[in-house]
Amino acid sequence: MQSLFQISRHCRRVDTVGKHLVMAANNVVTNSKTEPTVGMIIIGDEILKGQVKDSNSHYLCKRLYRLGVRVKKISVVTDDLDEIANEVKEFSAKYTHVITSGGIGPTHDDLTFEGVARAFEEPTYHHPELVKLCGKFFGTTDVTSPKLKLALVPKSAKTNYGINKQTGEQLIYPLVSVRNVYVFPGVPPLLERAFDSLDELFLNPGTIFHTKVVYIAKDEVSITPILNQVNDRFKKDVILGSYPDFYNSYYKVKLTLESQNMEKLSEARQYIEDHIGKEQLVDYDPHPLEDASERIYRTIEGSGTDPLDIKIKSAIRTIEECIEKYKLSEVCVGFNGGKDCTVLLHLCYAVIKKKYPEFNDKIQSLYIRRGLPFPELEQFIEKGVKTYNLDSISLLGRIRDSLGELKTSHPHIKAVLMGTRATDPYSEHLKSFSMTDADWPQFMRVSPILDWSYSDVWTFLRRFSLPYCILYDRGYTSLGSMENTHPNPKLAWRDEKGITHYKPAYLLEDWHTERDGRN
Ligand SMILES: Cc1cc2nc3c(=O)[nH]c(=O)nc-3n(C[C@H](O)[C@H](O)[C@H](O)COP(=O)(O)OP(=O)(O)OC[C@H]3O[C@@H](n4cnc5c(N)ncnc54)[C@H](O)[C@@H]3O)c2cc1C
Ligand SMILES: NC(=O)C1=CN([C@@H]2O[C@H](COP(=O)(O)OP(=O)(O)OC[C@H]3O[C@@H](n4cnc5c(N)ncnc54)[C@H](O)[C@@H]3O)[C@@H](O)[C@H]2O)C=CC1
Ligand SMILES: [Co+2]
Ligand SMILES: [K+]
Ligand SMILES: [Mg+2]
Repeated sequence: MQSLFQISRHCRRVDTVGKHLVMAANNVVTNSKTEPTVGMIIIGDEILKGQVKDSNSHYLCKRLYRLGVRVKKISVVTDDLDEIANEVKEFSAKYTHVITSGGIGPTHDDLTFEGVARAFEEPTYHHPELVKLCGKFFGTTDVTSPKLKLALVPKSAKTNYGINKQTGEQLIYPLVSVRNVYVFPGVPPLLERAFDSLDELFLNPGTIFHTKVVYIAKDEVSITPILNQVNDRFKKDVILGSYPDFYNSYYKVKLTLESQNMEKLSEARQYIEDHIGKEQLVDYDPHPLEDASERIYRTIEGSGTDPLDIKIKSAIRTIEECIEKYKLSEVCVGFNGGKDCTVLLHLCYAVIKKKYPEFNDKIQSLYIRRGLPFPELEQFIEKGVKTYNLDSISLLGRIRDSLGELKTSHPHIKAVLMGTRATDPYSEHLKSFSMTDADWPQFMRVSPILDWSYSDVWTFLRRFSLPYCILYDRGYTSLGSMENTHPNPKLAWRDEKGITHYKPAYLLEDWHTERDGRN
């Protein structure tokens, strides 16, 4: 693994960077491997008062991780001279690189340069290069003007000119560093641009952190003994992270394995599978929308005989026919948070992405709010609107009246895609395309999944790791309003203390009892 010293040879680009790295290397705390480490100091009262959410440390940690540099500590300090000086002094001795964010502006509360100077017990002075730049930006080089505060930096400060990776040209404003302390502005876009233009300062070639993620269906407590064994056995090479998630419908624990040594990583992964049990490993896709179209169309390309693939194919055809017949602006998706329209929405998303790849407008959705909806259901509708970037139309009251309102508020809408299934009440006679009844406001009802069974819906949702309303994991199998819906008795079971629990909806055996939880 090259030391920081050797890296400097590679970045010939701006000799100050090269020189700088040599300097930084000289400061490297001679720990065994001179593995670069970073201590981050986020400076700003506004952060500690909760007025501004610190996004800088998150950005920097993500980027540094990708550069193979380990961030050891983040601290947030107030705009106070001593706080800054003490933290900088301590971090500079402890880590090979220190990054500060914030407090380098012109205002009275921007104290970072003074703080750094105090940390290293050196004076500040107006750096000639920065004075010249202030002259350019603010039209004055008069050092008594408050604007020249930007140029008032510690005596031994270095200026590092980054390169804009897109355009290849050098940035006008330099990043100021003092010994191994890199002083960034707090304004996120400025910090991010400065970092991206100089990330070779932190580069740690030959070190890539390989990661594997394993999703486990069992709860964390029950697998802890095995995790301890894995850790004891592999900790020299592999860092094991365990992250329980109490609200995910697919897994209970997300394990991350991280190592610079690929075979150790695979060995640890195999060990987990062998000791926790293959059936406990969940095939989960954390980003089901990312390649939704390709994945859905791939399932229907093959002449698969899988009955659900055939139903997916016919649902896709119906949606394609709908958006051929109608313009997208004339169509909306009836999305009331139920399991059926969750399937429908994903299918519509996949088809629209496929047919209109450049479409980045919003798909229209309709939610008619009636009775006493479960809060969890409405939260899920919210989440769906965000996830699928929907233009949601919310109406209140009886469906028929609301559809009348829709006629006036959105006269261009002619068709509503619905997740109706033939087993829904009064739906056995419906076709994929059927106008609303004569005494209803006239819309074309498009029902792509009419012929799907209860289990088709669940198989589809779980095959594509689609989020769904959390109530379905608590024994509800069909969702109406609160006063007439309760968990399905067919899913009830008692534990040894006689307490009743409910299995999740996808485990319901007898689908005809789907609406048993509704009176
Ligand atoms: C657009 C539309 C047109 C209708 N036309 C008629 C009609 O002509 N004649 C008639 O007798 N009944 C009509 N209905 C009422 C329908 O038959 C059901 O009674 C009602 O949709 C509730 O069905 P469900 O309880 O099975 O719920 P679901 O199974 O959830 O309803 C099936 C699908 O309808 C859509 N949907 C249902 N309720 C809502 C809602 N509140 N907001 C948004 N979308 C929703 C969803 O896409 C859902 O997947 C219509 C309903 C809708 C939404
Ligand atoms: N272009 C550049 O690189 C430089 C610009 N400046 C000038 O100085 C001023 C900014 O100096 P700063 O050090 O940024 O002042 P600052 O510390 O007061 O931060 C300015 C604002 O950035 C936001 N911010 C700060 N820390 C944050 C964090 N951790 N996460 C998310 N948001 C955060 C807050 O809204 C804060 O009010 C600007 O006027 C800028 O033009 C100064 C030096 C360098
Ligand atoms: Co400020
Ligand atoms: K994906
Ligand atoms: Mg500040």
